[in-house]
Amino acid sequence: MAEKASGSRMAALLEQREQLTEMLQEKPYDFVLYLRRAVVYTDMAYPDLAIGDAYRALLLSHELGYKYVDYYERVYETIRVYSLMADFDGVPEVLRNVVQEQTLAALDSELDLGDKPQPKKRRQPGDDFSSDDGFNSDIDAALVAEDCGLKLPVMSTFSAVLRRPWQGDDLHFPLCKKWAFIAKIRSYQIMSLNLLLCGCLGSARSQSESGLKDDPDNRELLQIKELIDTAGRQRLRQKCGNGSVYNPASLPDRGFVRREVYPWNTYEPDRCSPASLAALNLQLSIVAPKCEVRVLRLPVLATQEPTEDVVVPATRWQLGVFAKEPIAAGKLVLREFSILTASSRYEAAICHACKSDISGTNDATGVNNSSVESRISCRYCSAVYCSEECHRRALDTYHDYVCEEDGFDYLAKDPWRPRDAADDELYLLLLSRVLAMSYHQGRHMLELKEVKYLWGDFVPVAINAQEAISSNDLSPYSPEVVAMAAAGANPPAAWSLPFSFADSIVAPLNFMESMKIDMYKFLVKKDVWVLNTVFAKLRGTASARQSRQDGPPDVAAVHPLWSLVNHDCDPNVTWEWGARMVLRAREDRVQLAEDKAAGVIRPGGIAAGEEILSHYCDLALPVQLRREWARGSLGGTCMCLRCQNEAAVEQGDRKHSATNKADPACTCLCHK
Ligand SMILES: C[S@@+](CC[C@H](N)C(=O)[O-])C[C@H]1O[C@@H](n2cnc3c(N)ncnc32)[C@H](O)[C@@H]1O
Repeated sequence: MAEKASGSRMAALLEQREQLTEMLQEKPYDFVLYLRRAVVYTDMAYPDLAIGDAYRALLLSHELGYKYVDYYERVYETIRVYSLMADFDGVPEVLRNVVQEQTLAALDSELDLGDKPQPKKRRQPGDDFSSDDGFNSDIDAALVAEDCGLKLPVMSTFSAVLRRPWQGDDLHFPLCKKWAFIAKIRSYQIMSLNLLLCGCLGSARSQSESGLKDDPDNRELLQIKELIDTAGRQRLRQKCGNGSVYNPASLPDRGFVRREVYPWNTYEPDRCSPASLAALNLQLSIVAPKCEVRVLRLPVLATQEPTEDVVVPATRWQLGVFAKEPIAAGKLVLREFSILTASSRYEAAICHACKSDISGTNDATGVNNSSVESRISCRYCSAVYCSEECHRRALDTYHDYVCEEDGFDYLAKDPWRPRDAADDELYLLLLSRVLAMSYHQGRHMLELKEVKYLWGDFVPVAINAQEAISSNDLSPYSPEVVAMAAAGANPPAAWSLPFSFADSIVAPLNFMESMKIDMYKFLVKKDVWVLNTVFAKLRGTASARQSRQDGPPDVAAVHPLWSLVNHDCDPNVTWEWGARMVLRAREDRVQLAEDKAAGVIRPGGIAAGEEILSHYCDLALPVQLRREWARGSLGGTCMCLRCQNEAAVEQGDRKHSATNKADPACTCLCHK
């Protein structure tokens, strides 16, 4: 019964989300609509999406404060419609009971709004409005009224008013400013609460403080701030034990959100369908003519170390690459170029497109990209390419929108970013390339061929939803939120996509601004959920390179076809990534312990029908370290045969792998 109720509640929320999204397509500068959708997202337990909407509402509400900024007129034109409706008590619900009375009273007197916030003249049927302000657009009054849920007593008069031209500031401007102020406080409330729910305590606290500067006694903001401090103290106790001194300035700021195919995502293909396989095999036939993509079952890897109690893990359908014909030892298996690349280096000694080194050193893959003569510089910006081919590909696929925007590449590069967050910087830079490609090519980000079929390691919606914070009552008093704060604001364990306010919300908008994209219009269809989906795919497939021996990785790329190759600690290919990703059949296989004992060297080469297996970690490491290293890319503990055997030996329990009973239907790596 309860399940049924929650199902219909979710269906209703999905419906509301759908309607609001459609309305936003008509009116992308309407902060009231963003706030309404943020509330719906909060209630659906998608805190990151709520933050994205509330942040845009905040930015738009700021626009009304500064007359000469980019979107001022468009925001005013939209919000003015609501203020016209104040005549009919049409205060948007999402802006009611937000700000403390004394703050509102001060604001009213500052804006000269008097006791009752309304335009000075109340319209009546039959009034002559010729001297009154009107409205400059052909907005359909009926549509506006419907959006706002208004019953208009004088519909025809109202329509006439809307259609009148207006010149500059008018009677409604103070009221619009007042609503912008309320929207700002509402945005801070929604952002701080939802940042808390994602586990981003630092940003949550600073947003609540920003709101409190404008409305110092705001009850909701004070409560949220208290919850953040409760969570902060709890986290500190967990990490450093009792007695540590709580310092809000050093609150953690990286959280987790859902990693899923959102219920409304119609872009995600069925990767295992015949149509997807045909599309992928067509692409693969060019870069790896001796191979094909097939569907196989792989184990869902547990994050915890396997123990005696670990039963055979559940499996799921995934993709892998297989040899169609024998490939001799040392021979080429795959050679793939990628334009989806990123570099956090500041120097120009790297190709802007493929990220190969053009400093004059030799390339391990045999491509002569270091030749000074072959380098090409963009005539209008500082980009340098290793070859005419790379230059042409850049012009064809992404360059226009970042050209002359030398600041663009620097937006995600933060010299003060901690070393252990180097990966985040690279993922952000990869996302910026996806944005540039999408805009340049006029294609949805999720439909780019480099993105569409990528593995995203998505968790079924039902698993995320089960653990979600259900809140009929959106106030911070909701018992779920309080309990979560008391537990240190750790998002549910199933939520595995790293999230931060700076990287997931602010930085992508900065990219768009730098590319001179109208972020409001652009984001209506390519919203935060799209950015999250791209992030999940990038995190599931990108490979990174270190430029200096001791440095963190500073170059990354997604090679969409190479990324279909699965991992094994006893791989049958070697890989090199210079200008291209190159896989070759191994000359000889890794010497396992038993090979060493028997003095055997197993020859390389791949048989027809054999799966191509690469490695995501340093093969020379002992099993525990290998598992540790590969955990991020595998999503759990590696269960390949080599790992299982070596772990069993390490535990002095050689029986482990033998007693691990295989599912006869399973063709996964652990049961070979
Ligand atoms: C880069 S993708 C490899 C291709 C992927 N199977 C696909 O369908 O596109 C990496 C993901 O494949 C899966 N994977 C790769 N090697 C695996 C292995 N040895 N055992 C289990 N899963 C593996 C993991 O889910 C991992 O997160």
